[in-house]
Amino acid sequence: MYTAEADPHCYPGTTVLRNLLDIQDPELLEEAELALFLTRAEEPFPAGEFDVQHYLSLHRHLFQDVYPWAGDIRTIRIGKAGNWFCYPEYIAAELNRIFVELGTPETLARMTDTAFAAHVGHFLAEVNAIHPFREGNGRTQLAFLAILSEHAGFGFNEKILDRDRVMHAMIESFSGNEALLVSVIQDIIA
Ligand SMILES: Nc1ncnc2c1ncn2[C@@H]1O[C@H](COP(=O)(O)OP(=O)(O)OP(=O)(O)O)[C@@H](O)[C@H]1O
Repeated sequence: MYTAEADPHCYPGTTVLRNLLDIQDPELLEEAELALFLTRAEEPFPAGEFDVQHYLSLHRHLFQDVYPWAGDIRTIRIGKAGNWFCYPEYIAAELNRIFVELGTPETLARMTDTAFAAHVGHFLAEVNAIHPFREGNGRTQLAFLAILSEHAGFGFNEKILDRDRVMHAMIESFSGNEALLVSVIQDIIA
């Protein structure tokens, strides 16, 4: 659940996001959203150049059946548990900055596993602090990690993917400690 400003994306008087299925019950929406996301997550992900457009197209792919704004940068301020994410007016510029830092497909493919985990750990901490979308950020982060890892020739072990561990590592990274996130990535790609 997000701390959000009055949100034009929600049904009036609720925190339920307007959706293509017009489901207004929060639990039913959560169920349907997850099922539709899982179906799209089984399909091949959109190809791209590991740039901002690629990241937006991945979110669009994963949430196209649920939200009309899938793949669009959010326009309202949001936060979680007292941590406010990037204000919307700065998101596009911040995304451009961190995707330049991420590097090209060629430089990523040349990294050792240790270098990759440190580099991508920092990148994901930044993506999380930016939180470009109104919803679906965590799942897009992990899907993108899977794409990057596969490209660089490493694995992506979904079986050891412990959501609580990832969440804890992400929250720590928000305060500047990226070590846990780097370590979880190391384990996922091993
Ligand atoms: N207090 C917090 N501070 C910083 N980041 C947080 C906090 N709580 C959660 N996060 C991170 O936010 C992301 C989840 O964002 P969001 O809810 O938009 O994504 P989701 O895909 O809908 O949810 P989930 O990742 O739970 O499936 C995760 O990466 C999570 O680790």
